[in-house]
Amino acid sequence: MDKIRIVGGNELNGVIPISGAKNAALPLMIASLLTDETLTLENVPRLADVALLTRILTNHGVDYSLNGKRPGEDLLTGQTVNLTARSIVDTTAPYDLVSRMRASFWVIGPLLARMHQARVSLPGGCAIGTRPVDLFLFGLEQLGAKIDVDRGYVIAEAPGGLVGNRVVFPKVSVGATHTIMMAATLAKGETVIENAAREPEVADLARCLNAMGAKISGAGTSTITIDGVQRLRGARHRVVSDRIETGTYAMAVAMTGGDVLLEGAEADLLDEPIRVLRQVGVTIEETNRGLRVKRNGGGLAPVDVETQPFPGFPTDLQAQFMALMTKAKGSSVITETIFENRFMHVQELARFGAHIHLDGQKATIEGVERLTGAPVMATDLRASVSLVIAGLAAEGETTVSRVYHLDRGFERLEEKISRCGAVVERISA
Ligand SMILES: CC(=O)N[C@H]1[C@@H](OP(=O)(O)OP(=O)(O)OC[C@H]2O[C@@H](n3ccc(=O)[nH]c3=O)[C@H](O)[C@@H]2O)O[C@H](CO)[C@@H](O)[C@@H]1O
Ligand SMILES: C=C(OP(=O)(O)O)C(=O)O
Repeated sequence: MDKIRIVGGNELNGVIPISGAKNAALPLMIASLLTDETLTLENVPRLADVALLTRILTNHGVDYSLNGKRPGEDLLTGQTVNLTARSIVDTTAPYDLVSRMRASFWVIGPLLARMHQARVSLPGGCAIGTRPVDLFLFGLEQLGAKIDVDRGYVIAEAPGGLVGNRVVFPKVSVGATHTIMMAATLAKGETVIENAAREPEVADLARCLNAMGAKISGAGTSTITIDGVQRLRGARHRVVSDRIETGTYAMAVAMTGGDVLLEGAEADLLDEPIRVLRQVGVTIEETNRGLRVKRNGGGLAPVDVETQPFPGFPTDLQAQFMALMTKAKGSSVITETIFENRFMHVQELARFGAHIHLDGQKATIEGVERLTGAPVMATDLRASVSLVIAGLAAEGETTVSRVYHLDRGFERLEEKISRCGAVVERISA
């Protein structure tokens, strides 16, 4: 298993190109199941999750091709992917693939909408909580599906097709919103989703579905209305930039000091993290090329944060922010409200000399003067990058093992940060 070795202490200076968002690319790729024409997606990040989803979609009958790079195009920019589901050859999504990634469960929406049946393994994904699928099943049932769960598989049928309805989610779920929105595009009549997730990736999916001929309004707000259509067509769509990658590198610069342009980053996707980072003492400027993040000397102020669905502070930046707060001048409290088991980085951050006290869903961090490098182990995707951030600011050498977690969601991380002065290398096992 690969490791990442970091020698900490260098500032970050330069340009980091921001990739397309993993959490947008995955549902967008899944949307290709809704049409027999080609969906072309630009700016798709090269990630392990994207590769795994490609295998899952291929299994359903999707043809997949990559467009070549144009001359002069930066190696770090995303790929253009063509997905064509001329016919669906298999409506089963098997355990060995779906158990490795939560988002793959979302194929249930398009399969049911187009084929009126689906058999999908219960999902896996980052071990950050129990992550049930009750809201998905509730939403699909509201659209007229009959659902059974048998030996680890969800078996869903709607022999006469799905029928639009009002779906009032008792809790906000990104994945359930994506899934019901996709399913409703081909349902008969109107669907109204209430208490929908407002994440930018939901709005991005709706933009793409509308380009494919769907009739969706309100995506990005908590009420989404979908007028079902008979068929969807092919389209071309560019994946929105990754706000979590943006926030992660902003926190890395905050931690090490320096001056970095996050090229292609979109400020309006992360108002709350930017507000928090400014309170911490980081300078963030919007430019026509992206976000410029600077910290030249000066201490880090402690700031309390509570994770919330969008537009609140994202749970996917919680671990990275905790790494940053380990060096703040004073004490801060981070409350995790989305996932019940998303503090696995705490014991690893302690290996750097961080002082963190956990009490249920609250972590109190007493900032320390210095962190020292250590061997640490990644436990999940965002936890792993929090260890990289700590390693960049720690004195001496850090090795992060189990970096396959990192490869799920960060495109060419070592290249991006080493171009800005970090001493970092991948050690292949
Ligand atoms: C691929 C992707 O986009 N992943 C993101 C997505 O995950 P994901 O879509 O899995 O997260 P959800 O928004 O569904 O989860 C939010 C909360 O709802 C709960 N829940 C969800 C579904 C359900 O049927 N029942 C239920 O109780 C979950 O356990 C969790 O406590 O949104 C999360 C919250 O912003 C992010 O951390 C993930 O990075
Ligand atoms: C939790 C995440 O991913 P997933 O939902 O695929 O497990 C994440 O992107 O931080």
